Amino acid sequence: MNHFQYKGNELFAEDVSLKEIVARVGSPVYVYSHATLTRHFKAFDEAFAGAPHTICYSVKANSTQSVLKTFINLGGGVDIVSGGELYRALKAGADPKKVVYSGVGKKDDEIEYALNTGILMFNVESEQELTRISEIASRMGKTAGIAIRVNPDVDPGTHPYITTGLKNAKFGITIDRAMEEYVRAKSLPGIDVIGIDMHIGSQLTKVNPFVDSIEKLKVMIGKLRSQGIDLQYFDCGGGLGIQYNAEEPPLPADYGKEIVAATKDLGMHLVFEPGRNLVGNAGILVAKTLYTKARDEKNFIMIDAGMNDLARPALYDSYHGVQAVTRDQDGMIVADIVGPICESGDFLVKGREVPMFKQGDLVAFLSAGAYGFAMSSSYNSRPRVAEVMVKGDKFEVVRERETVEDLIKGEKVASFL
Ligand SMILES: Cc1ncc(COP(=O)(O)O)c(C=O)c1O
Ligand SMILES: N[C@@H](CCCC[NH3+])C(=O)O
Repeated sequence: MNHFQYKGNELFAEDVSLKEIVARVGSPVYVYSHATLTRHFKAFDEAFAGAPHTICYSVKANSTQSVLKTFINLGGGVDIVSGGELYRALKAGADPKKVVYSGVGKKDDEIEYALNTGILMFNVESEQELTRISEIASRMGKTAGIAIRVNPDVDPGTHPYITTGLKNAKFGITIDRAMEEYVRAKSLPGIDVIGIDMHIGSQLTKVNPFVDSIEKLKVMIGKLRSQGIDLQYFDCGGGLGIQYNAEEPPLPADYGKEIVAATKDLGMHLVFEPGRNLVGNAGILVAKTLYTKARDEKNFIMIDAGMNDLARPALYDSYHGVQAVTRDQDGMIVADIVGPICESGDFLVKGREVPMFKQGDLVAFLSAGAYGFAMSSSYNSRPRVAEVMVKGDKFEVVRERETVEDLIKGEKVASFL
């Protein structure tokens, strides 16, 4: 069930009118549905009911406290890529024993923080990082659980910027080097070799690349076992795609069935790092039409959200569905929907048929829950937008909107400058 639906001519999030949210909170605003977040988490979890597993939500997709708390309360762990994400996850109540730490550029202080926290494992992405973690853990008298992120050299068939599992990508240790690194890891002080990890890309719309990568890693796991290195955790990463437009990604249940079948003989504990799949279609961005202008063949709709608020179209030319919050436009028009940023790449929609928005009309951008607010910035010194969590017929402002009015009054200035 879609929780962003029209009731009459008004668009609602669950049982709350978006018009009412904007009237109270202002625009632009990200709006999340608690029921959708919950449903997505449960669907993913149920897909692996047949296997021991932990869902470590990938914090980078949406690191808002209330989103993190929703998944943590459902039993989820987290996948982090920085000390900042670890801090946020712990603040939201994450169990350190369900934290996995990925990323090619872990810094000393971040490694120390994770060791002091007692996280489950570091997903090691280079030979030097392995040495560094060993040195730091030994100095601290701690033991670091590690998995090697193996780069399987499989094409995930997605946008090049979010392809991570091809061997020319910066991620992980190539499959031909990983064997020796496991053997070396086993001999290093302060290191407990407990797992193997992969993450081949984001917004995948087919299961095959996941299964092909798993098959490659299985060969390695077999060889490691024959050398007395027995791994407990198989971290399959994230990457399962969602429908933005016409994509037809597999349902979590279908993805689960194939992965469980591919891994069941291993007897390992599975870890998953889904981000987008859990939050993408659980959030929308609502903005207001400021002006419109027509020029020869081209129509522009200027809104109060820009590439700093939702960077995906500018970065990846990505598609976000558009809906009128109140359906009272006089038909449709082919237009660019653009923001106030001083760059021509500042568009949310390019040359698409959209409702004929007029000044003051509210525009909803769909599928904005993942990599939306999380990738926003204050470029052009634009204050950051609000975030709202809807639960049934209630909503909570989970992040206050920064406003120029506050700055003028002398409030919240320090965090802005
Ligand atoms: C290591 C790692 N894990 C998990 C994710 C989450 O990916 P997605 O949002 O596509 O599920 C990413 C981002 O692609 C990642 O880099
Ligand atoms: N930021 C990307 C996804 C990045 C995946 C992170 N590993 C997007 O919006 O599609």
